[in-house]
Amino acid sequence: MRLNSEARAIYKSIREEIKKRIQLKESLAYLDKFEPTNDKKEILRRQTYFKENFPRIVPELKGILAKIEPIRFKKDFLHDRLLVVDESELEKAQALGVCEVSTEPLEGYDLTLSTVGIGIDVELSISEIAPELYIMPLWENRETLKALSQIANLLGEKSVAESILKKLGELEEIMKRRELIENLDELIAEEERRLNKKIAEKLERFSLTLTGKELLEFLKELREGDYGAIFKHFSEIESEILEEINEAEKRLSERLNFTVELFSRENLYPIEVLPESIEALHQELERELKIELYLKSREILDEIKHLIPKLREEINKAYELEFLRAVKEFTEGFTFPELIEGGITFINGRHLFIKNPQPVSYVVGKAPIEFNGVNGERVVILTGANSGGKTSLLELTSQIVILTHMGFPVNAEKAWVEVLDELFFFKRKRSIYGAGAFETALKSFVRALTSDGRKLILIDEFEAITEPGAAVKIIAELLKIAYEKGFYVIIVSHLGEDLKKELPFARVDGIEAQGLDENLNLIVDRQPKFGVLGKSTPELIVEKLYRAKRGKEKKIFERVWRAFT
Ligand SMILES: Nc1ncnc2c1ncn2[C@@H]1O[C@H](COP(=O)(O)OP(=O)(O)OP(=O)(O)O)[C@@H](O)[C@H]1O
Repeated sequence: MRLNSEARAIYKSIREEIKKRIQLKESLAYLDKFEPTNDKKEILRRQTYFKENFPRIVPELKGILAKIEPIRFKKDFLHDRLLVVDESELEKAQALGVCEVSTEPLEGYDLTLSTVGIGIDVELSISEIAPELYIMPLWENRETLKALSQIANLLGEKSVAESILKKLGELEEIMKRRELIENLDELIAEEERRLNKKIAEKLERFSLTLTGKELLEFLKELREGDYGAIFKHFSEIESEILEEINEAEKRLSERLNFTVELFSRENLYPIEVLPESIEALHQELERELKIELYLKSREILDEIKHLIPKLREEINKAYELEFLRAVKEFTEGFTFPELIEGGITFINGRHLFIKNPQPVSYVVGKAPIEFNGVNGERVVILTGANSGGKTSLLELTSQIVILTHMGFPVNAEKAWVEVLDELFFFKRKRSIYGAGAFETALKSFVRALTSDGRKLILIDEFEAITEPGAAVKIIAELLKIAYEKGFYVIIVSHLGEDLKKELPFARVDGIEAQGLDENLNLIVDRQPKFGVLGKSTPELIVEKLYRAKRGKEKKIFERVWRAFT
């Protein structure tokens, strides 16, 4: 379906409204598949798609879908491992591009894998040599896996995410240790602080025990040269401190699942661990962890690898579901239009961008139901009060027509729409006047009339850019051509009376200000009256002033007002 630039702007604003509701950026691409089309079958296909899928969208899905994140399996070069292969396999192994390859063992790698028995046995495949490339993205995206499994539960379906999550559970312990190792410095520092505090307490107690009577005893022993007794005091405290050190190391060993010997037995207070010792321990632990992680990943991958294609499918389905959910949210209370021949009709249409709009019903062409004053006119002149809602009605009509051609439900209680090839919307441009604007508008109007096809042409106050007298002649002639070509036209004009004389085939509708409320404000009925020229507002303004004023002024306003009646 072709849209001129202003109709396209309305289409874009509709897209923006839907986009705003889409929580996952991967779901946005689905919107591109719903460009307005003039292919009736395609519109019907889209309608069926939405009708079939909307019932699956339950409110709980919103929060769960928001948690989905893409799981990306990226090829990476792992510098921690060496793959030793036979000369004949060298090229193939290097082509995998996941780690260093050699025909003989080399120093400096945490892991040595091999197809020739020099290290951990592997086959030449990425999943055997670098299973972590699959397992780590899955592990890091457990929230997404959980969400997928919850979605499947809500929809009464089965998800492979559940089985994958279950297997990944086996990594839990290794991952906890990995976290500990990452925080090794802090862990040791904490143990060091605790140890020093304990030792300080002991030393303090020790010095206290030497005061008073025991101090005299100690001096006596010293005098008598009883060194054995003196050393006994010291060795007691020393063994207590050594005991504390042993316990601290035991605690660390248990937490890290690795025998730790870190604290010096020579300088007992304050205890200080050398950074080099921590670094050496760190390296050793990491090396061990890498091997464990590799072996576990390989084992898990072996069991879940066949589920990964299905998982990808499920993630794509979730993106699609999010798109559907956003569309359903946007079109809450909308209805699927019926595709008919002969016109465009809607009942209680609600403008998308007006807050709490008054619903409006409208017809151009043949209406499938009875409307007073409507006789299948394809050309309609919309007249009426200033700020009555004429422009808004053209916008509303565009919104309904565009949504129909997107295959979406429309913002009305009921709608019957003919499938069109083109939609033209000529907006009044308040800011540009003069010959230039007139020429441009005239050219694009004529362009809309030249080609054939099924068209709806919406024009907002064309006369505003030229003199009313000339405007009647120009508009009348152009509308005759539109009529002859079988196009649908709604034109907003204040020249309804004059145009009607020229165009017997056209209908004139009016949006009327119904009068003044108790505060003398205009009451506007946004619903146009079919076949009735809109009462214009100036006379109501005169009436308002006549009623509001007093004395001599009132008399003058009364006289002016009577001129209308
Ligand atoms: N159906 C509606 N329900 C509630 N408010 C509406 C409706 N239609 C229009 N309005 C409000 O009325 C005001 C005027 O609307 P609009 O510009 O469409 O009127 P208009 O008849 O084209 O005016 P003008 O003759 O000055 O161009 C806008 O603020 C709009 O939000």
